[in-house]
Amino acid sequence: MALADNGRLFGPADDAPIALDEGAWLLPGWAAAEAGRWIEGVRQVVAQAPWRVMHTPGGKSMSVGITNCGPWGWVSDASGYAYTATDPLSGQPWPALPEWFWTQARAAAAAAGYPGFAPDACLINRYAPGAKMSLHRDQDETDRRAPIVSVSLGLPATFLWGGLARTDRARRMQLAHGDVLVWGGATRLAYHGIHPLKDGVHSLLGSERWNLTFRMARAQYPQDG
Ligand SMILES: O=C(O)CCC(=O)C(=O)O
Ligand SMILES: [Fe+2]
Repeated sequence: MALADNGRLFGPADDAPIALDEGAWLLPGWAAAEAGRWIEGVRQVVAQAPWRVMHTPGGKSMSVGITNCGPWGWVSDASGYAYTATDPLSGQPWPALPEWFWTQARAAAAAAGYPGFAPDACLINRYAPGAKMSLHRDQDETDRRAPIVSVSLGLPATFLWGGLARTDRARRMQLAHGDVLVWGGATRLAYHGIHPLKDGVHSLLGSERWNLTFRMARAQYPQDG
């Protein structure tokens, strides 16, 4: 590394993607500058499709609050996991995917080397202190060539990044407010999860963490804008 004229170190820009694994990239703080727009978008979704508790096929209640927007929403109940076009609570279509979400998720995917990402599903999770997500992989989507784009807001969390086998040792990393994670390709089906959220207070979301995952649930990848 050397100092440039402006005193900055040469090397990756602050917002350059960091390789996490093959096909998996962290975009540190990528969504932080416009967090207000992200939060406003989530509030609009929640006004139409409120947070709810879902149950695993095994009958346990999940500790996160869940909602969705976009053409397809992810749901879990006693009969299994599925993408549905309507919100089972209201019988109405899931709220539209805010255009801001769509363009940002698409741009984040492109920044991580996945041009042509056109999400048709956005799952939104709300974590309160103690809430967690057990090790799992996102495998209910039709075209696994498309990556997953995950946006973190609010309180920081410890993210578990495992391998392609459930028994592979999982690495731990911190996900902070505004961080965006993109994974696809060789690690599209990697196991991942979230440790129980530590108590804390975030200036924008109080004692909550929100996570949005954008997926191509039924659409084929890639797609033109
Ligand atoms: O909250 C997170 O960062 C991960 C969420 C996740 O893995 C999921 O919703 O499938
Ligand atoms: Fe996941």
